[in-house]
Formats: sequence, C-alpha cells, structure tokens
Amino acid sequence: MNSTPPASVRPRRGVYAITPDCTDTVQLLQRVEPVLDAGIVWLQYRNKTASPALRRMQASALQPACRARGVALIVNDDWRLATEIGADGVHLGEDDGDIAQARAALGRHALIGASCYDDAGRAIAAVNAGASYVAFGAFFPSPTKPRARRADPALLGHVAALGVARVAIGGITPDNARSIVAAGADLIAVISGVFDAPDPARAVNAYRACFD
Ligand SMILES: Cc1ncc(COP(=O)(O)OP(=O)(O)O)c(N)n1
Ligand SMILES: Cc1nc(C(=O)O)sc1CCOP(=O)(O)O
Ligand SMILES: [Mg+2]
Repeated sequence: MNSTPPASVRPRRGVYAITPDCTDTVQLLQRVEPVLDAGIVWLQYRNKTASPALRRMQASALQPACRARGVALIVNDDWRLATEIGADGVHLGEDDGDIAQARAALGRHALIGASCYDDAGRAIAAVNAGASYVAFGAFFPSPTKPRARRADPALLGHVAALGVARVAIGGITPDNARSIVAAGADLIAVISGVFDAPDPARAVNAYRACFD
C-alpha cells in the first residue's frame, strides 16, 4: 500500500510559488525544478501571455515534475485546463469563472483557490461556494502586478474562523514575509521574490525560515 497522502491533503503551510511568464518550456522547467526541490508546498502555473496551446503544453510538462516531488500543481484562471492535465487544483480570480462549477468539475479533493483581494466578504462567499483556500493581497508593492489593489495584513486575522488556508500575495520578500506569517498567513504566494532571485532555491529556503 502507498502510505504517501496525495499532495492536496498534506499540511497547508509554507511557500506557494507561482511561475513567471516564460515562453520557452524547457527553460520554464529548468527554472521550476530547483524551486520544487527546495521544498515548496504548492506550485501555481500562471502564464498571462501564452496562447491556449502553449499553456496546455507547459501545464502538462509541469504536472509530472510536481507529482514526482509531492508538490501540488494548481493552474491559474482555467479549471478546464486543470481537469485536462490532471492538476491538483485551480486558482480563480474575479474574472475567472464560477467556484461551484469548478468544484463540480474537479471533485471534492481538488484545491480550489479564490482571489479575495482586500475583501473579507468575498472570502466568505468563496468558501460557501466550495473554495479550499482564500488569497488576499497585495500586501506590498508587487513588481509583477504594480497596479494590484492593496490589502491590510489585519484582514488575515479577521478571516481565521473561515477554517480554510489563508494565502498572502503581492510583493512578499524574505524580509517582509515573517510579518505576514505573524498576521495569520498559512501560505505565502510569490513570483518575483523566488524567480527573480539570483538563487531561487536559496530564496525558497529564506521564505521557509519565516514559518519557523
Ligand atoms: C495565490 C494567488 N492569489 C491571487 C492571484 C491573482 O488572481 P487574479 O486576480 O485572477 O489575477 P491573475 O493572477 O489571473 O492575473 C493568483 N493568481 N494567485
Ligand atoms: C498575481 C498577483 N495577484 C496579486 C493580488 O494582489 O491579487 S499580486 C500578484 C503578483 C504577485 O507577484 P510578486 O510576488 O512578484 O509580487
Ligand atoms: Mg486570474
């Protein structure tokens, strides 16, 4: 019997890395593999510039790399793509479709995340619709999304009773992550702080230390 639990039910605390836009799939894997090996909990495949065909190819390439390391793969924006490639879940923002529909398609074990920005009411609605985690941000100026609306860290404490994982995103660095974890974040979601770092695996370790 395989005693290893599926990635979706392992402890939900730690680093949630999100891929940068990258057109070259070989290079994408070369950038992601050391990050997976460094001990992240979840990986989100996000590419805002790729065609649907390239997104399918890249998500399919990431799936076995994540599976081999016990890291859950979450597809951004597109629950149909998540089902097609056998991902562990999907992340949905305000323009990305219906959480209940995604839950019905992906099944009860899937990780379904909802962007809640600075809005606790949105988080309550998302959990009622079937979300597995709620994401808030941006907590700091984000190099990736400079125009992201800003959220107050106190919000993370206000939604503790929802009983789902709380993800923090937006400009999180190894220097400011500890304050966000102290405010109540279970996972910190990061793009530039990991993938623009001179040594991404070392950056993951610095973020991980903020949970000690
Ligand atoms: C973990 C996490 N949190 C928030 C987002 C942002 O989602 P969204 O507002 O739909 O914006 P895009 O990422 O689609 O540009 C996210 N992707 N992941
Ligand atoms: C994709 C995304 N969503 C955000 C939100 O606030 O909802 S901030 C963001 C970008 C996160 O990248 P970085 O770690 O480079 O700041
Ligand atoms: Mg989106």
